[in-house]
Amino acid sequence: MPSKITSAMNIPVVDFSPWKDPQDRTGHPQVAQEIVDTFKNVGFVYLVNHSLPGIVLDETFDWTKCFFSLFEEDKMKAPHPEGWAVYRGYSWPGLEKISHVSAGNNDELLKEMKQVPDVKEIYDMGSERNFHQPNQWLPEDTLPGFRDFMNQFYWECGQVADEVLRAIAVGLDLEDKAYLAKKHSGENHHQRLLHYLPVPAEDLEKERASRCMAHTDWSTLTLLFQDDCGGLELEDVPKPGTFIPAAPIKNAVVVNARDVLQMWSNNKLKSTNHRVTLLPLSDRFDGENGMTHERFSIPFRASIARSVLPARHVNPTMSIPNEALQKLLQEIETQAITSQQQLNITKAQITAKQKNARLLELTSKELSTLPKETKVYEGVGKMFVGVPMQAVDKRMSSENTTLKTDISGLEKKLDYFETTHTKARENLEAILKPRK
Ligand SMILES: O=C(O)CCC(=O)C(=O)O
Ligand SMILES: [Fe+2]
Repeated sequence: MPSKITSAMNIPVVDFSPWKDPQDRTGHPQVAQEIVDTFKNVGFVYLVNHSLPGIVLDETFDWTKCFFSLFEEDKMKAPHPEGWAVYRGYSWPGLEKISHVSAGNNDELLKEMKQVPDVKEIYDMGSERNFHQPNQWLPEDTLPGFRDFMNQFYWECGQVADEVLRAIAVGLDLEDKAYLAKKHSGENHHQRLLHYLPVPAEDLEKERASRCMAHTDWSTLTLLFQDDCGGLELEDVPKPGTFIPAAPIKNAVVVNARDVLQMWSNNKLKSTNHRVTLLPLSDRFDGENGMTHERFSIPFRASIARSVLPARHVNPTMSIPNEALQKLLQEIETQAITSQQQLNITKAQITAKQKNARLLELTSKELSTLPKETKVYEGVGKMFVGVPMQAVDKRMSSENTTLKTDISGLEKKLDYFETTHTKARENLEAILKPRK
């Protein structure tokens, strides 16, 4: 039965309080069913009354704001280490996208993606006991207390993720109710602090800058805490290409199923495409320059234990050692994310060029109805200059040919990115899907 309470746009809101009491399980099955139902239909759910009190969430946002308000040179005391498959330390605006693309050594694409910079800065951390990806901390005196607080928050989020995983197992009626939770040691999760910078709203509208392009998440679950700015949107499962807002609800955590959970559930649970964009509201920006509000969010990404993969889920014909497998997985994941971003950029480029071509065709049609000697004018800077109609016609026809060639080239590129993306996802599936 679908959850009765829903957010403004029909993303169910589930009261998670029965799962906070391990002694009394009477309320568990209903909540578990509600979560699984919404993961099947929407892929996202808001959980309220989870075990993280509002006061702790407020404090976490305060620390996040303190971190990002440090001077650049201070934030750079905990820099993101070199390498594209690393999720630790401080990434300055634009670094993440650029480092993803560099991994592919694709200079042309790098140039294109740099034209649409990501306007966010990031701080990534994980477990202190994860020696494969050591945390990058600021010196304690730069922001005293930050490290302790964030470490504690990490484990508290891990606890909520554990409870949700147990609820999903109950909702799916798995024989072992701890089956999913046991695949997570807690050491491999990833906690991210995000600061979306204020930018001219027009840059986002005209796609000269992006906050976070449409994507699905890797691994099993994301717990997302967002401030009151808004902008998160998810794809409407029955209407691909249409996005609905996941508006902020004070103290709720937005939980979504990720790719591995979708694979493990044989596609029953949906890993839904989502993005962060400009709010479609009149108050979406401030001041004379139409600057967007800054936005803070904190995604906690629950990830499977390193030991889970080779032991249980690897195709037996692939005798790849653990380390190499982890690296391979990260490479394929990066390829999947990058090709998805490339796909989105190419689609936007095709749409823009098609719009221009249509405009030229309409203008040309209009001109053809006028007598040949009609005077026509073209804009040059702030002036209008009279030009012979044949010259305008010739220019438009040549522009149209160029546009058609560009569109055909872009369509080929789109096809290539689509194939790369599908292949990357198939490879991930081949490695991670449990054998029958
Ligand atoms: O900032 C947000 O609200 C979403 C971020 C996100 O989707 C991600 O980090 O995977
Ligand atoms: Fe995401």
